[in-house]
Amino acid sequence: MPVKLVCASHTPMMEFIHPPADVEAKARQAFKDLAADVAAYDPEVIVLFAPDHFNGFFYDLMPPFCIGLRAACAGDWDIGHGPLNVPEALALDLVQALQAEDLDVPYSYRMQADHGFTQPLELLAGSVGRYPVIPIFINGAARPLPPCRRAVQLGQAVGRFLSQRPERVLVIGSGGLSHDPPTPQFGSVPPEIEEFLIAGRNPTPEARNTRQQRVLNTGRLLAEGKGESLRLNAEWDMGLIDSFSQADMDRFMAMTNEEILEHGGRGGQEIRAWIAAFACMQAVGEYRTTTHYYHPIDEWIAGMAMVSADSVAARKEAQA
Ligand SMILES: O=C(O)/C=C/c1cccc(O)c1O
Ligand SMILES: [Fe+2]
Repeated sequence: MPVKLVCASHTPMMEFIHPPADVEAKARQAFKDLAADVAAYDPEVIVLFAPDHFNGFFYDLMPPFCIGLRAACAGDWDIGHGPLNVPEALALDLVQALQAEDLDVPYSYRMQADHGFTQPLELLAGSVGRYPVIPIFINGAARPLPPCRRAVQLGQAVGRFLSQRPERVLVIGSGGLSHDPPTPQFGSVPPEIEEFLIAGRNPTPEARNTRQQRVLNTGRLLAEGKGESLRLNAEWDMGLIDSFSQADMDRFMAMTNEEILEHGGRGGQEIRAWIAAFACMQAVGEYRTTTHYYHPIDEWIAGMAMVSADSVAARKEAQA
């Protein structure tokens, strides 16, 4: 059972605001090249670890993780429409395999997948419905957040499950390295925003647009060196990529929310999706990474990175 990994930052701002043309062209080309790799690999199933941004998951019942047994696009930023192609029986088997390991992972028959899921599917897989996909939500926005070590443990358990399966699997981790978008924080916002954070599903187009304009404005200000967002942190980001390349799970087992916030900003907490994806890959076996792209892109509020990994065993087989 071959397993390949791609981890990539997401930024739903790509169609709305533009960095310098050469920067944008290189980022888009890197996504295209990776999409060609994915098409050549032709996965039989994708396991996608991704965060949500108060589009599908709210404080009325906020799980640390959630496996989608059925899922559809949340519709935010107009990325993706309709259902994801979830292999329901396989996703259910995964839930039960995790339960057998004493991991009480929540699951949903009506998961709303926001741009954390839909953008990598569109950019890397061609469309949200192109391949069967098991979406696994990892809370990276709603405090209190699950400790990073729980993301390691979840990822490893998913990897052990995949090791027993015959399918050709692509594992995707979706999320930013350093970035600090204006995601509201419960406890420091007015009551009406708290109410949105508790139960803001299916907003009106006007409410969605207002929210998106706020994010876009943050990107504009960041690019002008203004605003209150934490600056993108290339040094932190490169250090993370290095740790993933060395399969240094000890670092991620010990990583704290405070450390991430200080160096990577509010959005940096999304690193849990990469952590789970790499832990999954590590549980399958030894791997080698390739860094396809890194650039801190202010306009997109993204320490924008794309990294893939292939198992050493699969590489040897391919060379034989
Ligand atoms: O729509 C949002 O709330 C967040 C958007 C965003 C912008 C930039 C990088 C990201 O990872 C985001 O989720
Ligand atoms: Fe995000």
